[in-house]
Amino acid sequence: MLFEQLDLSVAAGQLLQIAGKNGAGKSSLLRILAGLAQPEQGQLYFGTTPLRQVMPEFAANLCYIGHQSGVHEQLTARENIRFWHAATAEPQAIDDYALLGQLGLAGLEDIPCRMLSAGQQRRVSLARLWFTRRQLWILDEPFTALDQAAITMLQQHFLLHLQQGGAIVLTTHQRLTLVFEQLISLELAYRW
Ligand SMILES: Nc1ncnc2c1ncn2[C@@H]1O[C@H](COP(=O)(O)OP(=O)(O)OP(=O)(O)O)[C@@H](O)[C@H]1O
Repeated sequence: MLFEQLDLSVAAGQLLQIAGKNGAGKSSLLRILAGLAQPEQGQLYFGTTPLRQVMPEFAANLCYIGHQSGVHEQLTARENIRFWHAATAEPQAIDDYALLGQLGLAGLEDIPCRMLSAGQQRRVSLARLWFTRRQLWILDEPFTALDQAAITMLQQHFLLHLQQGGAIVLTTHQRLTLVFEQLISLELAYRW
């Protein structure tokens, strides 16, 4: 048993931060919240409807980034971004060079991602947060491998998303350094 009797909700404008030791069950809980795994017991709702009844609508509103970056290493940063953009049918056109420049990847747009550092690959992975219109972001350790400047930039982007009516669920081993007014903190106990 990783956790039991969890009763929580995340509304527009709120950030839910899940903390806990290695193995406490953070990623498992995120996968359940994203609809990728089933809890042994309990029910998830999207709005007032059980999640399993509205899975397509939920999936269309969800941007899930797991703790592996999801970057295809043989593709370039631009190719990865274009793939996600097409695969998620984002309505908004993107200027991929401008976006990658904003993320500190100018000059690295057209080389295979296997030649990028871990932090640079993480920046490529997170680039989709800059063009997605999806409201609910579920992010497993998004700060991993990022330097302090990138961590701050990402948190600023979180604030913008929350101000625009988005919601975020994330795990992190780090303290958030910016002020999130609608922050919900959940600490999972390690049970072994
Ligand atoms: N697919 C799986 N099958 C069986 N057990 C699993 C599976 N995935 C995770 N576990 C177990 O569930 C527990 C919680 O794992 P989980 O990845 O959710 O932890 P976590 O809190 O995210 O850890 P970390 O901080 O190290 O990322 C661990 O003991 C792990 O061995």
